[in-house]
Amino acid sequence: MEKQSDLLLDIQHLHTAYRLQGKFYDAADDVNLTLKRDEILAIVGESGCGKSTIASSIIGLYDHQNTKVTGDILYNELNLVGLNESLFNKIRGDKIGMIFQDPLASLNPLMRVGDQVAETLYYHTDMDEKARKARVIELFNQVGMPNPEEMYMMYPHELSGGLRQRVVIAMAIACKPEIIIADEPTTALDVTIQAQILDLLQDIQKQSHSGIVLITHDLGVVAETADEVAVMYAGQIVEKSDVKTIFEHPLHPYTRSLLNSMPQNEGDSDEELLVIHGTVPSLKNMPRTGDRFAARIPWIPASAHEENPQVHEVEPGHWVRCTCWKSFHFEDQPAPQEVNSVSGE
Ligand SMILES: Nc1ncnc2c1ncn2[C@@H]1O[C@H](COP(=O)(O)OP(=O)(O)OP(=O)(O)O)[C@@H](O)[C@H]1O
Repeated sequence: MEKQSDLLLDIQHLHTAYRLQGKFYDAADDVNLTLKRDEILAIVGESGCGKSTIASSIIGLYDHQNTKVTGDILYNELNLVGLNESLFNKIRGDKIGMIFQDPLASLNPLMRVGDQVAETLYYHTDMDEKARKARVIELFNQVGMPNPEEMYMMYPHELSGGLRQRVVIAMAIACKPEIIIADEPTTALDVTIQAQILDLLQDIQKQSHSGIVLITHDLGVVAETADEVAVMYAGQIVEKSDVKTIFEHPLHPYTRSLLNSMPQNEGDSDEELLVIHGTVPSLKNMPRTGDRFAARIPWIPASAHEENPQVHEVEPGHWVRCTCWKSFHFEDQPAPQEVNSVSGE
């Protein structure tokens, strides 16, 4: 049986709404997710699906005047929804580390990078100055920075993008957090550096037994790194399973379309990739009934979609929204006989 303490985050019925011209619109709509220790949970979807909204809801970094967060985000016994700011400040950076897409934006340009990591230790530990500096050097070693003592004295602009992201990662793991939220951590980096940073994140996760929420639009990153995957479309989780199942038995039309739009073989320029026509609806234009992806697969009859799509567990641990997957086919393929079970697909 799963030990209680293995569950790091339990997100239940999360709604995050932004105020637009005086009205609130859900950017995260009834999101249910869990993160366990020793697990990398990827949240994947196109731009505008609501991935970063989930990240900012977890870490409590949003404009409280114009954002309404409801539901539960349980970290151990503590509900992070509505948590007061002083308590959040203690948890953020200590129990929950954060890595964002643009390392330059995460770092203070006027401060030596070593001092920036040491500052996190100053706020969250009782280490003295000497101990903090020693810990920063140790962290720089851990994240694979060459000549850590020299690096300590550098300013962000003196480092490459990859080294800057290593500094941000050192800062995120400085206090040995149980949870790391990484929002598109490799998107701003060259492909070769991307792979190194993903390897580093995996190493950190294994060494520290933390849980990582990895937000990405890139299924290649998901395949390389994730244990569990939540596919997000238009504010909702449309499919959730372990990574093998998502890649081998994807069911929701959106997951299947995303996978078919991903290059399978590197360097194969003749390969025909699917283009998913249309765009993610804006918050104000979100369909109120039917599957939200329906407009982008117009050859599937409306009757195939549930009026109010529910999440179904089609096999243990594999969740899919709506039953339209049973009659889904790509436009240039014949319609399948409706299938009733995953194995029959
Ligand atoms: N502060 C905000 N105020 C109003 N609308 C917002 C705000 N932040 C995000 N949105 C809207 O909420 C929706 C989800 O945005 P979000 O940034 O969470 O998506 P995403 O999947 O992370 O995309 P990206 O990778 O481009 O950031 C989008 O329609 C976006 O325009």
